[in-house]
Amino acid sequence: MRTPTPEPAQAPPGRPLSLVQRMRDEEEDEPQFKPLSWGLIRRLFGYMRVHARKRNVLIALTVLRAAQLPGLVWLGSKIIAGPIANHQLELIWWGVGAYAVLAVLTDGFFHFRQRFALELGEAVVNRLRSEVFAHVQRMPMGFFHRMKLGRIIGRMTSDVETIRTAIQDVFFVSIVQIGQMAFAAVVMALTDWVLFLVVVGMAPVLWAINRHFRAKLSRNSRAAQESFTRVTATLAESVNGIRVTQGFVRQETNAGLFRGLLADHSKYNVALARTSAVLIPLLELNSQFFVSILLVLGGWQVLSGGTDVSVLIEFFLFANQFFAPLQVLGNQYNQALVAMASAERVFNLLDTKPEWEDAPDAVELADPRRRAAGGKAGVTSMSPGARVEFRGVSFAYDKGRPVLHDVSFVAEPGRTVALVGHTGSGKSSIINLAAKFYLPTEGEVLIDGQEIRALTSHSLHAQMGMVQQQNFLFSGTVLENIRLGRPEASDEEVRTAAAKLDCLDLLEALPDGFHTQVGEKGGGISAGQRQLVCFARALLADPRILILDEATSAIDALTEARLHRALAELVRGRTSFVVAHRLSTIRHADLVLVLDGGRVVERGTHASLVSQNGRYAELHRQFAQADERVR
Ligand SMILES: Nc1ncnc2c1ncn2[C@@H]1O[C@H](COP(=O)(O)OP(=O)(O)OP(=O)(O)O)[C@@H](O)[C@H]1O
Repeated sequence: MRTPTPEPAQAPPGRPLSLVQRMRDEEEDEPQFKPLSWGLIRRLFGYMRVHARKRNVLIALTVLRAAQLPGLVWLGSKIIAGPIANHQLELIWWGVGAYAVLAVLTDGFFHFRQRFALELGEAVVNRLRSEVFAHVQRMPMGFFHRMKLGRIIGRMTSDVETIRTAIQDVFFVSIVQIGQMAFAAVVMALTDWVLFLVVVGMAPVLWAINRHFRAKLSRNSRAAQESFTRVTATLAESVNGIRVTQGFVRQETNAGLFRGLLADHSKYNVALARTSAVLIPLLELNSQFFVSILLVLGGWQVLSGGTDVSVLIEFFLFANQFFAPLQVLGNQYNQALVAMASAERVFNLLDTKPEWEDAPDAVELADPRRRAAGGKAGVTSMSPGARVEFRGVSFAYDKGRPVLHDVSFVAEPGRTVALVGHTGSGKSSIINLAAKFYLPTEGEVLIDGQEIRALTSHSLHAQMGMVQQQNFLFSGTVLENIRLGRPEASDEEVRTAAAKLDCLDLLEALPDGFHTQVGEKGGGISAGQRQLVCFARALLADPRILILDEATSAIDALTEARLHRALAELVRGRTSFVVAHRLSTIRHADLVLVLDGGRVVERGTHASLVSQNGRYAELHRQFAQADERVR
């Protein structure tokens, strides 16, 4: 039977597959199986150490169960061979009574084994996920540039789930099964060693068939899982991009792509079902074939008087106990190999060292306001901005491809620096360096005279506020989103911040006022309102350095005027970097840096730059035209 191999996804003309194709590309170079590795197993077991008591009880229960199951069979066979074969009614009752007690105990232990294994697996998975999340959150921006989102999600979801299965099932189930097989083997060898050798001879054949098909099933199952991830990812992408889809009348094209992905998914599911449909009957046929051989051999021994029928029955029962675990163990072994590959990936992610970290002797960036307030937690109302200096800074995201060249400037405390330039000129890169999201390749960035490398990122970010162009809002209320700037702020302080920005009335006028829910990307409120929420968030945080990527989207003149007033209030007293898209902002900046190809080509105030009639004057004309169009 042919197993469909993943084919390259085809994007319909005019529509890049983007996320879907990227996910597929990423999936393909990851190995699905890895040999058992003692190091990985030990590390996984290390995660159970905090639950050592539960783990030990679980191991004890597992060993007990490994003895109980064959014990039940042994007792059953003894009842048949003894009291039943000899017509001893009273002994039959006693035997059955003992059997019932053992059965209840077996299943009682089974309940706890099952429960503890699930709880232990959950605890390990929970810890692994939090560790991965915390680790990823600590990584510098360069990491996210290299590590694709799909991979991080894959580690957290399918890889961790595979590890869960391994912890909950593979180890404990295998102990029970191996115990069952060993017990059965000993009893069979003692009962009839000739028949036992026949059974042992059959085992490798069953094992080989099982392994072959299980590996195939596993590959199909992974392909089905991945194709389903592509289906859900495409669905998410389509819903997110619905405006673009409808705006460009791409509904039919996208529906065609989606049908293709569904067909792909179905194909793997069918392959999975077909492999299963071959394996199960094949295993059954094999068992029946072996039973036939045993019947012939055993029957001949009984007829020739070499053995008793009750012994033959006992042997058959144990042969079954010996064969049944083979299938289960084959499956568990397969899962163990898949889990090894997953564990290796998850641990590789956890072991990824950031390409840079704060120096061990990095110091906190001092906040003069705290000094003025006598070191108390609360800050005074004064907001002296920080002094930010770039000295001969060059920078490359990727080695050998510099995007900033020898950038030098000083942003004096409380001043506003506007960064202007065409797209790709390096505005955001300057901001990324000022925020210590990246480190310069050459030169120095100084905050209050201290090299940024010598400062802790945490203390720097605590004194820095950011308003992004996308105005990202988390799911929750407007109030919660504003409070993100200072979680301990009271409702009144949030309202005061909004009032200071002169937007209290606008936010109160929302359907539920400050308690209006804003969904993913702040859906449900307008672009202007979103920006005001972000301004209020930044104001509440009361940063000394403010970074603002001005929204490019067109906003009506009235909102524009209010935003402008709010912005003027927000930047007051703070050292501000504004990626400026509006003339009104640039006009009020103390220093305008004109960027081109990663270099500062002109600098000065708006007025002085206009009079130079150079690059800025040209940009200014474009800005003025854009502003005109908005009005
Ligand atoms: N994460 C990244 N990895 C690699 N190159 C990047 C990355 N981010 C930006 N660049 C490149 O760096 C250069 C400067 O980009 P930057 O984002 O600083 O420009 P910008 O002036 O802010 O542009 P825009 O106005 O479009 O936001 C561009 O050539 C861009 O392609």
